[in-house]
This record gives sequence, C-alpha cells and structure tokens, in this order.
Amino acid sequence: MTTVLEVTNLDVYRGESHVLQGVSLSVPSGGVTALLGRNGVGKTTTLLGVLGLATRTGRISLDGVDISTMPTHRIVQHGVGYVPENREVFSRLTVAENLRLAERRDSDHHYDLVFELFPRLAERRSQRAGSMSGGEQQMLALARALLNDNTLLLIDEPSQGLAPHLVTELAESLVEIAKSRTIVLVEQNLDLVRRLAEHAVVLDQGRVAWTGSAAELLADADLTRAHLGVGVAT
Ligand SMILES: Nc1ncnc2c1ncn2[C@@H]1O[C@H](COP(=O)(O)OP(=O)(O)OP(=O)(O)O)[C@@H](O)[C@H]1O
Repeated sequence: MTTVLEVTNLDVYRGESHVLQGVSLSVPSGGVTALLGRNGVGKTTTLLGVLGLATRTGRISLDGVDISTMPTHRIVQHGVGYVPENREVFSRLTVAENLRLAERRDSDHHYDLVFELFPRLAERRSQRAGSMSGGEQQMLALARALLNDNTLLLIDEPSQGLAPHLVTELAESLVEIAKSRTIVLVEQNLDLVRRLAEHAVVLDQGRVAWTGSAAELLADADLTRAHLGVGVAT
C-alpha cells in the first residue's frame, strides 16, 4: 500500500501551548483515514500542522516530498485541499464567486465533477453563500477543495451542526469523493466514521494513542470507550 502522507515526530504549538507532542502517523493512498479523539486532544491542530498553519517541528512527507518547511501556499500547490471546521465560506459572495476565488492558477478546475456531485450548487450558483442552509454551505466548502487537482483532502468535522438527513447526504458525497481522493477526516460522528473510514488514528492529549483499522476500533466497545470516551452500538 502506498503512503500519501507520512508524519514523523510532529510537534505543533498554538500560541504558548505545546499541543502536539511527537505525533507520527501514516495515511495510505485512497479512501478515508479518520483522525479521532476526545475534544481538545489536537485533531484540528494536526491538520493545521500538516498545512503549515501553526508553528511545528518534525518531518512531514507528502508523496515522498518533504513539505515540513514549506509555506502553506506551496503545500497547497502540492495537492492538499483543506475543508475547515466552520466551513468558512464567504457568506456575502455567491456560490459561483466562492468557487472562482478557490480556483488555483496552477491547477485544472473540475467544475464538471463539482456540479455532478453537488447539483444543488449548480442550481444555486447566483445565491449568496450566507443565505444557504448549513448542509449546502458544507457542500460548497467541499466543492472548493474538489475544484482543484488535489490528491489529499483534510476535512474537519464536516457533519457538525447538520441534521441527520443531511449527514446521510454528506456521507454519500464523501463516499464518492473518496473514490478519487485520499481523505483525512476529523469527525465526532462515529456512525459516519464507521461508514467511511478504513483506517483510524486516535489522539490523546497531543499524542497518538491508537492506530489501526477503523472497523476494529469501532467494533470494540472497551477500546472505543477508553479512547473516545463513548460507547458505540455494535
Ligand atoms: N489559538 C490557540 N491558542 C492556544 N491554545 C489553543 C489554541 N487553539 C487551540 N488550542 C488548544 O489546543 C488544544 C487542541 O485543540 P484542537 O482544536 O486541535 O483539538 P481538537 O481535538 O480538534 O478538539 P475538538 O474536537 O474540540 O475540535 C486544545 O487544548 C485547545 O484548547
């Protein structure tokens, strides 16, 4: 199995806090790797560290290229898409304007793929993003990352705040996206993780506490309770 992302001994700082301490993890090519853990253990910080959006030390290798000292824009040019936790769409701009702003100059722009996957965005091209539902805004956030030639997508809590039927719709979209992209998914909704993820990395207090098959983790109530602090229906 090829490895897309290899993180070795990553330390990341947020302000004065030394949040990640010696994190090492591998993300295999294709499909979904879930990054899990209780609140505040450093999941978002890991994504920010990979993207160079927080002060970090350690080695980060993307498709065999060392990106650990690169600025964020160069990392993005290497094919990393980021879908942040709060979507961060430009609410006063239309769907079309949000997408146009996301176009990278060094990339093809896959509007066909985006509108095939999210026909509702095509219908609402002229609508201001801020007037769309949370689910539609999430689609737009995913669409921005899909638009360019990204091979790796870092997606942070996409189901947050969505009604159950929208989470189902989101899951279907992510299944489709994972057919052509590698996804690192931070997600609290374990049903969604169970449906999507092959691999899991669990963090605890800024360190890796468990790595392995997502199905194995979620099938083991003791393991899940110990690492995630919740029981799961098996
Ligand atoms: N700007 C900041 N300055 C200092 N500490 C921060 C900052 N942002 C986050 N932290 C701290 O870093 C730690 C990790 O935060 P992070 O957001 O990575 O956790 P998380 O696992 O993604 O949590 P959640 O599931 O709640 O989103 C937390 O203890 C948090 O309080």
